Amino acid sequence: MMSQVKPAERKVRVNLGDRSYDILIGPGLIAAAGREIASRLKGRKMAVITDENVAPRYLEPLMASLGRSGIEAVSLVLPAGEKTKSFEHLIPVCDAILGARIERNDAVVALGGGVIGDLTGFAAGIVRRGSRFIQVPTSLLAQVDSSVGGKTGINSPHGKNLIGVFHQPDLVLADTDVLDSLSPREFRAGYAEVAKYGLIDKPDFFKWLEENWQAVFAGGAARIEAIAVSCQAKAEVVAADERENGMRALLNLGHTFGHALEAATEYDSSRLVHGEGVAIGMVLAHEFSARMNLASPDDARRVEAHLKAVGLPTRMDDICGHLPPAERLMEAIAQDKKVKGGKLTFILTRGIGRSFVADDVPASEVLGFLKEKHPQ
Ligand SMILES: NC(=O)c1ccc[n+]([C@@H]2O[C@H](COP(=O)([O-])OP(=O)(O)OC[C@H]3O[C@@H](n4cnc5c(N)ncnc54)[C@H](O)[C@@H]3O)[C@@H](O)[C@H]2O)c1
Ligand SMILES: O=C(O)C(=O)C[C@@H](O)[C@H](O)[C@H](O)COP(=O)(O)O
Ligand SMILES: [Zn+2]
Repeated sequence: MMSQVKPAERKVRVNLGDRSYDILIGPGLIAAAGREIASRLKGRKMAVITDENVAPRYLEPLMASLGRSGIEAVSLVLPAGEKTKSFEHLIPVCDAILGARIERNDAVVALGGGVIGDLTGFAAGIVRRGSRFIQVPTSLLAQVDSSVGGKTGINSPHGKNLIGVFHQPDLVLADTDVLDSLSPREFRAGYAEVAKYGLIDKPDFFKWLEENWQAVFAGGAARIEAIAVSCQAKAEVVAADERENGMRALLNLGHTFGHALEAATEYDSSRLVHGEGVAIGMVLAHEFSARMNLASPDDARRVEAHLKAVGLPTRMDDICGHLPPAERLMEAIAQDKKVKGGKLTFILTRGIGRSFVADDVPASEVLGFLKEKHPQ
């Protein structure tokens, strides 16, 4: 049952000058979507893009809410899963937007997890060279991370998110009621990105999560608090470095390893989803930092213990099926967007909540480390 329309419990502002926007967080926001959108945007036509798991639950309530506010909307339902972030599925999204004659001042709405958000945001960024875009994130991962900050795109066989644009949303509506229908596995995957904010530069938040994670998983006030802290953390980084010229790269903690593992498993969501790759990647980043004598091995053990406690995979051995050799993982790492002049950039750490951007990390060290950690 959807909650009754009521004011959002929390509001986080992303300060980007004339492209600033609100993130509203709380129960009942799908039912209130029409009102929230109509009060901010002039356009009265929208294309809603969603996936086959989300549509049966939340598409009709969203369309009804838009209709109540005089917004005429069409919808497109795509297959669920990481493979949908592809050129193949970008085409029907662009066609749906153009076919409905959505003008620049109307809007494209992403209703779903990070896959739908990234794909739809990319389409919104390129159709008519940029259309208005609203995120209605329905997974924990999308509510705490992917719906905020304007990174949009699709995957390539060469690597994750290699094709895309920066295109900020005009509004993010994170309806926390919808998280109740998320599978436990997907909730855990999103939690990895929540823990990431603690590990980057909020040691007290990480400690709070170690003590309160059961309450976050149970729902209610602790969950809303974790989402709001995460959105606030991301909003501050994005406002300071929108296009990742510097400190935004910190949000990539665990991702260089994680993205290589996603590419290595061919974006097969049954084997590995993004948040799981990030969990394994964050443990690897802490272990690699210890190997480079930057941090204590105790910190890596603490990170792994917490992620394991919530049920996340923490080692390459936890991925089912065959993994390509370490040399192949290095090929994906060499395609990482943070590479500069052929040199690898990693997010390393001096301890819990003390992450930093390390340029010029020797590839030979990374390869040696991956060979040690590789299960085969
Ligand atoms: N743009 C960014 O800044 C950013 C940040 C982090 C991750 N990402 C990207 O986000 C993607 C991962 O996002 P994700 O974890 O949300 O995956 P996802 O979009 O595949 O959603 C996970 C699964 O949950 C289902 N689902 C979503 N909401 C549901 C709900 N309320 N009830 C029931 N089922 C629901 C989906 O159908 C899907 O099967 C990756 O492609 C990753 O690269 C992008
Ligand atoms: O917003 C960011 O910046 C991030 O790095 C957030 C990450 O969680 C996210 O997975 C992002 O898509 C990775 O960015 P990429 O540039 O490495 O593709
Ligand atoms: Zn991520």
